[in-house]
Order: sequence, then C-alpha cells, then structure tokens
Amino acid sequence: PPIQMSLENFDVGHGIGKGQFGNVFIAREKTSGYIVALKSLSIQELIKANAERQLRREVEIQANLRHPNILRLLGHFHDDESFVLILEYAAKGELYKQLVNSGRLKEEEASRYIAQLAEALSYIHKKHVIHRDIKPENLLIDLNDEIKIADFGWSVHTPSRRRKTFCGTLDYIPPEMVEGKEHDEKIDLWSLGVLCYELLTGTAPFEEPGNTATYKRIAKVEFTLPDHLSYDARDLINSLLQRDPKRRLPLKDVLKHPWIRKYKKTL
Ligand SMILES: CC[C@@H](NC(=O)c1cc2[nH]nc(NC(=O)c3ccc(N4CCN(C)CC4)cc3)c2s1)c1ccccc1
Repeated sequence: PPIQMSLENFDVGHGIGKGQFGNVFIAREKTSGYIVALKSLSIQELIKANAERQLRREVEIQANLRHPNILRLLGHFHDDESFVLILEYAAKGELYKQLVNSGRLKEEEASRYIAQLAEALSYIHKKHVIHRDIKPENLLIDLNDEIKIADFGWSVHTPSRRRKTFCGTLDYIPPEMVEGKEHDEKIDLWSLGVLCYELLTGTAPFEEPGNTATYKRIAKVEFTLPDHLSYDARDLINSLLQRDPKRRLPLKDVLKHPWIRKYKKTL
C-alpha cells in the first residue's frame, strides 16, 4: 500500500503554476530529497464547482498510467482545506509559455512533440481512456525536452456522452462535440491536429474572438494553412482535422507519417 504522506514530509518551495481550483508548488520530499510538484486544490472550490467526481476520476486515471510522456501522479493526501496531488516535477514548465515566448516552434521541434504525444495517446487509448483536453496549457516540458501530458481532469473512459460545460478555450473541441454527439477516442486525434497547427503557426486554426464564431468554423472545419508550412506538415494537419472521426489518421499511422519520421532521431 502507498505510504501515507502529508505536508510535513515536504519542504515546500515557491508557487510554480496556477490552474482551476488551486496552485502548484515545487517541493522536496525530506527523506529522499526527491523534487516533486504539489498541486493543492481547494476542497471548498471543488465542492462549489461540483468537481469532486472529476478530481476522483483524475486521480484514479492518472495514478494507473505509466508512460514517459504522461506526468506521473506519485500520490495524494488531504487536510480539511485542501486536496494535494503529489506530481512529477516538469522542470521546463508549460509548453504554452514556450509557444508564447517563441511565437511558433521550428518544424523539427513541433514534430518531436507531436510524435511523443502520439505515443502517449496510443498508450492511453489502449487503456480505453481519452484525454479530451489536449491543449498547450495542459502540456509540460521536462529537463530533456520531453513533453508530459498533465491535468487528466477532463479525461474519461470511452465512449462517453458527458456534456462537459466548457470552461476555457473552445479551440480544441472537435465538430462531434460541438454538436453534442457521441464521441470516442478519435477526439484526441482532432486535438492533436489542432495542437500541431498551433505549434507551427502560433495560433489555433479556428480561433475567433467570439465562441459562436469559433463553433461555426469548427463545425465547417474552416481553416487555412500558412504558406511557410512544409508539404508534409500540411498533409499531417489535413489528415487529422477531418470532420468525420473515422477519416482521421490513426495514431499508428501518425507515427509512420513522413513529417514524423523525417525528424525522428534514430536512437
Ligand atoms: C496544467 C495545469 C495544472 N498544472 C499541473 O498540474 C502541474 C504539474 C507540474 N509538475 N511540474 C510542473 N512544473 C511547472 O509548473 C513549472 C513552471 C515553470 C517553470 N520554470 C522553469 C524555468 N523557466 C525559466 C521559467 C519557468 C518550471 C516548472 C507542473 S504544473 C494545474 C491544474 C490545476 C491547478 C494548478 C495547476
């Protein structure tokens, strides 16, 4: 059984991240000296937002996943105010910040991240889990520039019809979700296409100032590819941003796609 931890086991450092319901702090486990991230969530906020079930699901799902590109959940504990998740520390922070700082990534860098994500997604899909919230804000980078999927708060077991009240960006929602239809793990393929587009251009493909306008463009799959993109990058984005989920390129073929293979460092 996992050892019961509490805040006393850690030297807690400064805040490193913020999100819904709480903050993340860097911390060192006193006995081992191991550096972790402590994500402290306010129980009061969770109850107010009726999000305890979502948190339980996040813990249950993330605790059972073991993959180099999925942020490890090492344990959890709570006191009467907060629920604390003990998470793997990703030393280079959020991919989102890298994107904001650099505007857009080089094709080689984006290709490596997309390849790592495709590996992680095929791993969780084999476990009948869909993430449903793949976007730069939920992706972290560790010291070796490996991408880590964080925040499984919206992940569910397939298939699911859960109407999620969207909080945050709609940019990553696929047409079938915009129309409230049944959706399955192929929504993560759509999000992978949106992410690939955003990493290479610095903006989301269906970005509009208003939500209704964004919904409209998503439903019609209305996007344009800038001229600076290579032929292979265009081809991969077009094969993922398909309206019909069945026509989206399966992950095993994403990993064999020329745009992925040409940058793969032969290990
Ligand atoms: C993905 C959101 C989610 N976050 C986590 O779970 C998070 C889990 C986790 N593990 N490691 C992290 N690392 C950082 O947040 C981080 C940020 C900036 C860093 N700097 C490196 C040096 N650089 C020069 C400046 C930036 C380094 C690490 C985070 S965030 C969340 C959800 C709800 C509430 C809070 C947080």
